[in-house]
Amino acid sequence: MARKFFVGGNFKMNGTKESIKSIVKGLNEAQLDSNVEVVIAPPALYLQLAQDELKKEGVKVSAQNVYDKPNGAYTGEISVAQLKDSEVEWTILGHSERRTVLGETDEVVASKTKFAIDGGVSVVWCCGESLQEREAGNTVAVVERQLAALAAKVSGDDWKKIVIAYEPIWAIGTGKVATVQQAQEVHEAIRKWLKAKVSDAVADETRILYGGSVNGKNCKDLAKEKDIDGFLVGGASLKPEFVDIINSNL
Ligand SMILES: O=C(CO)COP(=O)(O)O
Repeated sequence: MARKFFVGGNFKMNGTKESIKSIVKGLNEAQLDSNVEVVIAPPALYLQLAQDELKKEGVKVSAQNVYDKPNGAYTGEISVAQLKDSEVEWTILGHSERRTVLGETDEVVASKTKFAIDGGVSVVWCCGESLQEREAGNTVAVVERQLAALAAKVSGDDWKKIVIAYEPIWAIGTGKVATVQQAQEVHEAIRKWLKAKVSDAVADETRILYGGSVNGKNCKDLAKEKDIDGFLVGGASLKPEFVDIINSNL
């Protein structure tokens, strides 16, 4: 089955009303490959603004995180129901910055993922190893451990609402992109794992994105690999070259 190419822009804790309006204007006016699904993830405070300004078919907004409780005394958190109420259909979950800086465990990320899906919000679920883990030869083991925690919580059609993003931590914001071969190897391992532990259909249909120092120059070669179905872009999603990344296959 042909998997639709997917490009996400993770703005992280960057942007102002003005800069986000300007990025969205750029996307509204750009010629984008119609075979690509695009989401942009501004800080929560600006989701509504981005949503209101977006006029481009095929481009949606995404949250960067969501909490796994329905409502209540959780100061600072946002619920899945609130995302739905604001017509936000996507959230990123398990980004390495949340795992490492904010202490989210594999189990917390999996629980949030299940909660989002049950509430009707699709998930860009992130995984990836640190430099130390890669150098110790543990890359695939780390990613498989993260996947196993996810698979313990989700099942069946839940997988249709998950896009996996492989983001090696050492490549995030460092300018040190994984080589095409390094990325493809891990993507292939993820697909094999899905085939062995979940199903042939999930392995075949789930999109696996690469993230980590993707830019307008390196995206084309990465996009050619058979198991790379798109990108999760940080820094470059704030710049005009985000359009070149969306159009990697043109
Ligand atoms: O973390 C990332 C996307 O979620 C990648 O960030 P950079 O593209 O800035 O390396």
